[in-house]
Amino acid sequence: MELVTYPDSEMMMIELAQRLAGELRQALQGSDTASIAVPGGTTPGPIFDSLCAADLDWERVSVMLTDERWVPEESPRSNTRLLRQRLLVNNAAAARYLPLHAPTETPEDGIPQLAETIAEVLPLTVCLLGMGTDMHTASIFPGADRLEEALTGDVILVPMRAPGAPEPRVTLSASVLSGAISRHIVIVGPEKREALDRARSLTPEEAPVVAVLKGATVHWAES
Ligand SMILES: O=C1O[C@H](COP(=O)(O)O)[C@@H](O)[C@H](O)[C@H]1O
Repeated sequence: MELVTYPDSEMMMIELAQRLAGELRQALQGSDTASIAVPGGTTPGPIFDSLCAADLDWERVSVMLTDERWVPEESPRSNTRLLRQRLLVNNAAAARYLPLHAPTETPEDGIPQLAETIAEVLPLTVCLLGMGTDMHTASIFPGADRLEEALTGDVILVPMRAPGAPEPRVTLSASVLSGAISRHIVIVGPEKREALDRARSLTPEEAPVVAVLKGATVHWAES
């Protein structure tokens, strides 16, 4: 794991967006297509605001979330909503969007079809992840009902229910996330930095972020 520290989060978001765009651009020089998975939650919006304007051949890029909350897209808790509002706009509107949500009652009902489409673009070219102060990443939560499957299973998507998550979730598995050619984790604030430091001496069951740390670059700004 490499840790990159920035003077402030505004600068971090812009520089990180440039780095992600650069990695996609480079991949598109050697391949017809590229793929990127990005987090939801409260952190990545400003990255999306820059990344969506990147001068890239977006038509050849597949974009997906690392995880989704099983709520309708109109819900303020929907990660898809964030993605549509702030990433899949401007130049990035031309990208191919691979959904992590379907209009079914449970994630279990929707997952088989969603996973089939994602399988076409693996391994991911670039994966950007967030992390919660409870050391969850994507929607791989400590104490989740299918934690072991998400951490060690040879699967693409896993439905998740966890004490720390107010609604059912669907998440890319640790094998898909850590199989990405390039991996980045973005965190802001002292609390998340302390959580990251603590995670490094814990097991993936205790701190799921550990499952994706090896070979990843962590980007951190204090505020
Ligand atoms: O619930 C989620 O949490 C994590 C972290 O979110 P943040 O609001 O603390 O940045 C996020 O990475 C994940 O995609 C999201 O579904």
